[in-house]
Amino acid sequence: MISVRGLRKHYKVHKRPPGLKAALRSLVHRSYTTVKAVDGISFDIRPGERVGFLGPNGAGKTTTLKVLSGLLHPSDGEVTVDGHVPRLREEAFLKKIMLVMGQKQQLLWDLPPAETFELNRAIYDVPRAQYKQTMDELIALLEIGDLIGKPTRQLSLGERMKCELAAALIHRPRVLFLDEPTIGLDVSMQATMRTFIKDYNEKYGATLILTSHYMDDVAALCPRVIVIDKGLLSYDGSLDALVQRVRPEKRVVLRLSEQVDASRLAPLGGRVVTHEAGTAVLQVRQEAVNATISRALAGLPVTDLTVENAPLEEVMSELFAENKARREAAAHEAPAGESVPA
Ligand SMILES: Nc1ncnc2c1ncn2[C@@H]1O[C@H](COP(=O)(O)OP(=O)(O)OP(=O)(O)O)[C@@H](O)[C@H]1O
Repeated sequence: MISVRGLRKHYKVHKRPPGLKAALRSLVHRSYTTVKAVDGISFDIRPGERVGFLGPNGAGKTTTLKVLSGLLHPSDGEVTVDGHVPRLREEAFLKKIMLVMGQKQQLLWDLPPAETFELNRAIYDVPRAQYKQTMDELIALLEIGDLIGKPTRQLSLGERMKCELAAALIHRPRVLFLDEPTIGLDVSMQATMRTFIKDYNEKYGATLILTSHYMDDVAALCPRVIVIDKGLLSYDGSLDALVQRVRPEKRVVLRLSEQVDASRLAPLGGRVVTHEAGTAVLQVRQEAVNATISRALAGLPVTDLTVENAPLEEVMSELFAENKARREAAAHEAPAGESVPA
């Protein structure tokens, strides 16, 4: 469905020197620098897949999504989406895809969302009967019946995002690029959006690429993740396998009927991550989990016990730290004058 080969997107940016004199001089002699936002990434995505596109700030995620949706021309490489070359922006392509950006809105500010929906129906040439069926479905699922007649500017962020998503789906796109769709939403609204996105994917078999800094979104929606860092691919595979690779240790969470002295946790094995208010969290090697549990049950007033993976936030920041250390080591080893990958 989506094929990306050797994608590069480099931006040429004007270098603005500090100081008034230098700034004035630069008006005549402009110097430029190249930002390698995306620097040669390749991946394939099958129809109906839900893929998390992850990376630290400035990794190149939004740039890639903009190239995939045809808003930006690549500097190099080949990209196809359902057989279309995105940069050509063919009508058939535009009818198949949608880019939803949590930070930008397509709803018209002074008009009610209902009017934007109607406008999108006309733009995408959606047959009336299909439009009515889709609208009825979206209104019921997103519970926006009371909202769509109010001017958009009067809606809360969460209400607006639900309407944004509805506006994006009127033409039932088969490929959805979601760039931080839950940003700024409270936890219950985030959960509503996640459930809705997953239902849409399952019902219509839509292919979905999602970027988010909220790891709950990723855990709930994306069996597969692609991680990019400084414009380079750092991981492509299952989320579970990534967690296993970066943080194979487990978390044993013990709830205790009374607070116990820290010295009683030491013999359980592993590392104490937190110990407060009757709850102790231990980080334990996978093969030692059973022994730790047996010792805890035998020696402590345990009322409840769970075994969990490390939080995804920790897994990701560890992966980014590994990447950074590798880049720094490579820069250190490279002889002077030799360029090092970003
Ligand atoms: N129009 C532009 N001109 C110059 N540089 C740009 C432009 N757009 C993005 N960049 C740079 O390209 C790099 C990648 O940006 P991009 O927005 O793709 O990152 P991102 O992974 O989406 O980050 P975030 O998680 O912060 O949204 C950054 O260094 C950014 O400053």
